Amino acid sequence: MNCGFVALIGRPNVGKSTLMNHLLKQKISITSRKPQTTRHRILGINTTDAGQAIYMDTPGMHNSEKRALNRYLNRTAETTLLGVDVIVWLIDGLSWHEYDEVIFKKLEQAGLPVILAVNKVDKVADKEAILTFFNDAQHRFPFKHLVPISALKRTNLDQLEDLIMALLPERDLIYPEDQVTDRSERFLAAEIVREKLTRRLGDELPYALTVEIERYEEKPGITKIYAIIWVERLTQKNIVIGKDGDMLKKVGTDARMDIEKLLGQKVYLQLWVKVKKGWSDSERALQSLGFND
Ligand SMILES: Nc1nc2c(ncn2[C@@H]2O[C@H](COP(=O)(O)OP(=O)(O)OP(=O)(O)O)[C@@H](O)[C@H]2O)c(=O)[nH]1
Repeated sequence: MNCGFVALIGRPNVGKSTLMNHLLKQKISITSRKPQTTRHRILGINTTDAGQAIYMDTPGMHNSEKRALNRYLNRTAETTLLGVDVIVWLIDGLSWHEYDEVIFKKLEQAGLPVILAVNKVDKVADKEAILTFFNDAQHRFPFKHLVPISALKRTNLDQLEDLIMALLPERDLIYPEDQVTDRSERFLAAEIVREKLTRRLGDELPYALTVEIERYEEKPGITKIYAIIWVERLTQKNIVIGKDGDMLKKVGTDARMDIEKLLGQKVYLQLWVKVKKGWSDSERALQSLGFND
């Protein structure tokens, strides 16, 4: 059997989480139109007859290190390359960005097989342009494979999966074949709440927002979840709660329905919004909220 670790890298918003969820045929990573939705490293495990691919979904790599939160995101993205067997570099659009030069350097240093996957090809009308772009890419770096995909429409995902599996080393399975992620249901529940907030609030969403599960009780037939949504300012708290508590109610319903699907049973979900000043600017505050893995 082939088995190993696959790093999914790429700029924020290129579709890493969408791709991972579809490769795993399960929702374990949150997605949104707003960049930098992914904050934590999550392992996604895909076992097929051909072997086991263990994906690491990483926060997009950033060139701005202004805030503590961004520093944390960058560190996570970089350490992900240690110990991996294959890199999948996901990009969208048929052009290079300034920051891609940094990625090329990192790839050269890593000395690992790299697949370049161009995502969102459903939006590309001129298919010939893809070939021209691939030709240019091959001149810049010895990619093992170049694959046009649409993570959203599931175009070419089987082909991508086969190419990844074939590049993994021969090795016994690392995880049991029915395991899909290394994260707890508790963690995934917090991620789902954050996703729904991102979806409902869009650009209004306070960037410095985090969700903490305060209590998680598994009872016969129902799971009770008590979560705190931490924001930085009172004005943000008001946005999250909405007029007459409307926004929070909608977010709660959306999240509860998704968590029920994930757990396969009824869920009681209680959300509280609390203010903690300047947390994204202080490493210590980040750590106290669990951002220290
Ligand atoms: N048209 C189109 N949109 C896509 C495709 N894949 C992803 N998207 C959209 O792109 C946006 C970003 O997708 P994500 O999967 O959250 O991106 P990400 O790379 O994980 O983003 P970060 O969490 O910021 O690192 C979402 O609105 C997706 O629906 C695709 O193949 N085609």
